[in-house]
Amino acid sequence: MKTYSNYIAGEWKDSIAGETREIINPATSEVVGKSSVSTAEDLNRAVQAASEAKFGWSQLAGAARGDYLYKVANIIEARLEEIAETMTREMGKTLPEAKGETARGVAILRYYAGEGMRKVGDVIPSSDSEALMFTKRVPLGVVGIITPWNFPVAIPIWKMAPALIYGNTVVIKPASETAITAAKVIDCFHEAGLPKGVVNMVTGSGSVIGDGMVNHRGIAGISFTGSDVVGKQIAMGAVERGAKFQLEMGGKNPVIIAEDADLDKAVEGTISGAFRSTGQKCTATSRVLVHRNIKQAFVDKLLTASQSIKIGNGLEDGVWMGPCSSESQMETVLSYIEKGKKEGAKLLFGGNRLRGSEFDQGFYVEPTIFDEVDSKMQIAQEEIFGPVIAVIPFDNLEEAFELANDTQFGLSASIYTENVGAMLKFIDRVDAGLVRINAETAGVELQAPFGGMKSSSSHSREQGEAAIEFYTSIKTVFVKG
Ligand SMILES: NC(=O)C1=CN([C@@H]2O[C@H](COP(=O)(O)OP(=O)(O)OC[C@H]3O[C@@H](n4cnc5c(N)ncnc54)[C@H](OP(=O)(O)O)[C@@H]3O)[C@@H](O)[C@H]2O)C=CC1
Ligand SMILES: CCCCCC(=O)O
Repeated sequence: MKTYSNYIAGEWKDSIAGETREIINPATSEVVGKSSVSTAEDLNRAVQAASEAKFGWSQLAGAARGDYLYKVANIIEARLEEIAETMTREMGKTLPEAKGETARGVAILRYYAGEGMRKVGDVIPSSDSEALMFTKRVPLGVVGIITPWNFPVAIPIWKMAPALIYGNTVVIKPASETAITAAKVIDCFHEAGLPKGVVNMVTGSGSVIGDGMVNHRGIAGISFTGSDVVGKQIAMGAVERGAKFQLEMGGKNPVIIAEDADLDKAVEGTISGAFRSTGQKCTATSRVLVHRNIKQAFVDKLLTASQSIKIGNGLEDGVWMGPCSSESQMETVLSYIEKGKKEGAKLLFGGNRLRGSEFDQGFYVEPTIFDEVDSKMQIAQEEIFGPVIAVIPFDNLEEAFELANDTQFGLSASIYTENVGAMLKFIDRVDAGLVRINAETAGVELQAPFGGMKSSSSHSREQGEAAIEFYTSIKTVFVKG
């Protein structure tokens, strides 16, 4: 059984305490491998290595840093099958989705490699005619990255790539559940030959290593994706010591099915948005707002489509939806299903843990659809992070927009309609960072800004050109002869 250790100053090193934890395959309960459970001293050594490397790395030309990222991209591309299979074994995502995510990581690296040759400042005319005034961007220094288990390749890379290209060095703490996938990605950085200490990984619990990063004075900025509960803790810790922080958190994303919607498109988008990755995306669809006049027709089609979803081990051909990522995540989802029943929502489809010879060893939950949900119910307000839909009827678009915004979150929102006026009103009225028309709520493109409003985000944006704002500071320079 292989133990995957920390990566510090260009070397793989076991945790000082020598403690490890087993990582379980949620489809079969088999042990995938072991990862290091690190201590604060392991973290100190990683931050020390990153601190020692930061000046040299920041002095390289952006193009030179970009060349390293191109190399990493090529190595990950060559190891795509291995990395994707590890992802499926660790957190249950189907292999085709895992391959797609890993390919997305490759594309993100290539996008930011190119950013190393783009402008990073402006010349601004001074009111003093003899002066030169311009801006330049400088790296933060050592950046701490804390990532979740649901996109264990794409999210680490969409944080690391901009951090690195803009001259920062990195200490990353991946989710404990997907530490092996993270180790394989970091091994690709190792193979690419980045200078020692530029990239470091410390695996271990969020409460020890994650919290330690937030409070570590050697870390200038923290970029986090995960639950809003943890995100708030990170924000308070960062504010306490004046560190920069960036949070991308949960969602309770609505799709509006307008009276004139193309129902087949709407059903396809709802199924994909709600049940792909077993509903474990911050952008997943969890609230389905349907015009009362077409609700029955829509729900009938939705139920028919849900019946054809093939559930199983994500490594097997033809499986469309895998297990929940862990036993505890499955228990969370099942507890919300019980809450929905107790709150009086009408269970139309699913609602059970899947049992039988092919399911008993895994953490499988049926795609679940509740109807007659009130917007104030817990299943309509709280992020479940599983394959659970809440169907809520409305009588007019004004009511639909109100319902769409009736949530603490504001990450993604969709509408299915053929009416341009309704589209334009939706774009203006919905409080969400991602607004999608006749498309599912999930689906983030690497070249565009990504992030939410309200409790979904700390209101910065990741990806695309937007990422530069977090990973650099602007200097306004004034020069006189
Ligand atoms: N918006 C999104 O993309 C995501 C949202 N979620 C939400 O979060 C819930 C739990 O999932 P989970 O992955 O556990 O999300 P968490 O927020 O618990 O964990 C995300 C990351 O933060 C770390 N962490 C945990 N506690 C702390 C802390 N006190 N200080 C610093 N870092 C910490 C975790 O470490 P460790 O691995 O050791 O726990 C992990 O690396 C899900 O049910 C879902 O609601 C989850 C994933 C992604
Ligand atoms: C952190 C959530 C990432 C969402 C990726 C997607 O919707 O494609």
